[in-house]
Amino acid sequence: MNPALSKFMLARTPERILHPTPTMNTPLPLNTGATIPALGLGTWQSEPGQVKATVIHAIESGYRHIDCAFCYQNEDEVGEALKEVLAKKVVNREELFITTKLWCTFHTRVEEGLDKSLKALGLDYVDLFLVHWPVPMNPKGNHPLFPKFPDGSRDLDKSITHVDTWKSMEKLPETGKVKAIGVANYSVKFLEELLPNTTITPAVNQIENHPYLPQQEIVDFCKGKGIHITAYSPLGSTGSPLMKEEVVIEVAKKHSVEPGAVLLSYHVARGSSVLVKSVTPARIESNRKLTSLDDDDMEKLEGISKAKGFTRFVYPQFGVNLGFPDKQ
Ligand SMILES: NC(=O)C1=CN([C@@H]2O[C@H](COP(=O)(O)OP(=O)(O)OC[C@H]3O[C@@H](n4cnc5c(N)ncnc54)[C@H](OP(=O)(O)O)[C@@H]3O)[C@@H](O)[C@H]2O)C=CC1
Ligand SMILES: O=C[C@H](O)[C@@H](O)[C@@H](O)[C@H](O)C(=O)O
Repeated sequence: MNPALSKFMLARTPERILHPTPTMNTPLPLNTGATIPALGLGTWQSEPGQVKATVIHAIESGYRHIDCAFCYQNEDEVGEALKEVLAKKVVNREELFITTKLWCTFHTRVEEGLDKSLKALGLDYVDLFLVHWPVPMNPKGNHPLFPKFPDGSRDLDKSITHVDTWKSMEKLPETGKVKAIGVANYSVKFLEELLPNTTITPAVNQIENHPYLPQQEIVDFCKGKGIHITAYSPLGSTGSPLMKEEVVIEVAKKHSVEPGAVLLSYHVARGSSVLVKSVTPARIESNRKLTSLDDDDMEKLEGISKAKGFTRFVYPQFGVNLGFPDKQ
């Protein structure tokens, strides 16, 4: 076995012992002492008009972890859904794990950004608040979320750094409005800049992750620092291209499960939680079913990017080198 693979297998052994048969709500530990449910429902690109019914259906089907963001522009509808399920006592607030994210135009107004999400969601706290991207954008530009210069490039705020943003994030837990703080889209390079300057280590790094983009260097680095990884775009984002990948279908057949179950369970086998988005009721239901993958399955899934190279589906044009090796 090659040394990189052997390191990877050693790294995921503890989780596989702890969670031999993962389920959607297997609790995975955070460095705060809390836990995060293994599977979360994503809400990016869930159209207004669909989100309320989607979130209600997901929670009624057993989902307890919902991933939101201010920039998804649908948090008010997520809030309507939460209000309804809480009123109907489908769940208690304490049983839910709600994540939201600080948008780039709010890096100089961190608590204000959080308050806007809390108001839209109708909540007095979130379980996890993430810096969405380590790139501050101009809060007074030509658009409240996506300010641009006339040439079409993003209007960045160069007066502060992502480290300054984190210092504001660190003030939030004492307000009671967040149970944990973390980051998203952080490469090892950005974490190495951030970590020496923290009083609170991020609880989570939410990153794009799937067999076309294993990001093993970030997964290993975060594991070493006690930062939990949450994987996003596990099916390859819009149109779910990974569902058609031959190796994924082969592993799914072996376990008599859907390809989706393989793509989602891959992360839990690595000790990560995973977010999957669907607005389709039947898919919301089928995506709940995780399965136990063995070393042979994991080796096959690892082999996909070794054979085909890396594909990153989500890479907004900030005009900044975010430090990801596949983008160097
Ligand atoms: N921090 C960040 O910057 C980012 C965070 N995220 C988070 O992660 C979540 C998930 O990632 P996302 O990029 O949405 O992509 P996913 O990999 O979850 O794929 C979503 C796509 O797959 C389709 N789909 C879902 N389930 C099935 C199924 N069982 N069979 C076939 N197709 C299916 C959906 O269609 P349909 O809805 O029509 O059913 C949609 O087109 C996001 O929604 C968001 O919450 C995502 C990107 C960036
Ligand atoms: O969470 C999802 C993604 O990060 C999304 O928020 C960004 O890609 C955004 O649309 C952008 O263009 O910067």
